[in-house]
Amino acid sequence: MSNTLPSLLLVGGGRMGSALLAGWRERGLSSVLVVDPSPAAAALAGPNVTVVASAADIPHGFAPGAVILAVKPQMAAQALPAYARFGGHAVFISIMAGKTLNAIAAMLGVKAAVVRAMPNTPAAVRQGITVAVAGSHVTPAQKTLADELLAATGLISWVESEAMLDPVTAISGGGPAYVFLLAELMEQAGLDQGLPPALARQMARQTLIGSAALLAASDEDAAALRIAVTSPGGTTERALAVLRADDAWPETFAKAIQAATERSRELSS
Ligand SMILES: NC(=O)C1=CN([C@@H]2O[C@H](COP(=O)(O)OP(=O)(O)OC[C@H]3O[C@@H](n4cnc5c(N)ncnc54)[C@H](OP(=O)(O)O)[C@@H]3O)[C@@H](O)[C@H]2O)C=CC1
Ligand SMILES: O=C(O)[C@@H]1CCC=N1
Repeated sequence: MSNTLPSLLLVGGGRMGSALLAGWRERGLSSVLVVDPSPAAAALAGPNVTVVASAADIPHGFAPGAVILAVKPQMAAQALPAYARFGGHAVFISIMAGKTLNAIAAMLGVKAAVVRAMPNTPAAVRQGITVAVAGSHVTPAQKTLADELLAATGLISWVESEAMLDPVTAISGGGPAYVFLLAELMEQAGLDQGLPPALARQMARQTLIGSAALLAASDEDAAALRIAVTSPGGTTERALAVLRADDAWPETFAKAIQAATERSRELSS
């Protein structure tokens, strides 16, 4: 990250806000002011990071180059208007699920420069992926700044169609939860088969970590890596016949993503 970045204002230092902050920190960020009323947020303070409890505590004259909106979508109407005053030169980067560019601009001023982005929690270790769309008032320089901030926590892809952000939210935004659920289910299955708890946990975790590392290091795609595990007539083939039955993972996963996509659309206004 360049060391000429303007100051940043992070509104909401919860799970995702703090993950972004950790990613920026690791990369070497410019100064960040965090607004968050939660007592837990005070722990985010450190070199170049100041935490205040409300917008009223922002020092007079503070002029952030970017305001990152990381509060719950349900808090937006209450929280956002206090930041409309920064709209003169700051780019607003919303990571709120569902909230559209128009809905955000309605809370900040119709001419506000708004980027809608969907990161995920691996941002905390700079392994995230963010998909973003820029609103019509975002200048090229503001888009470059947003790109630099979001790319500091992992991969970034920009899209032209805002409608894509709903399935993106369902797939990569929430995706880490599905992977962690798999770890939980593998651990439980190990316990059910009589394995000692510590071993069941270690196997589940390291299998996910090692598989992700193999996928990252390999030129082969996921299907080829799956086939490489699956000996004809062997044990994995039996398990996959259960998991890949039409009414099992393929149907269930498609339904789950559809449900999350619809929820993102419901949160739009
Ligand atoms: N978690 C995830 O994996 C992802 C989340 N997102 C999006 O990120 C946003 C934040 O989610 P997440 O981090 O999970 O939620 P959290 O509840 O962990 O974080 C939100 C934080 O905002 C604080 N807060 C509440 N009101 C205000 C306010 N008026 N001003 C400033 N801060 C306030 C909350 O404090 P308190 O707890 O005291 O209310 C909390 O610390 C959401 O919009 C979500 O859709 C996007 C991608 C992934
Ligand atoms: O569950 C949510 O609504 C947010 C958006 C993606 C991940 N967490």
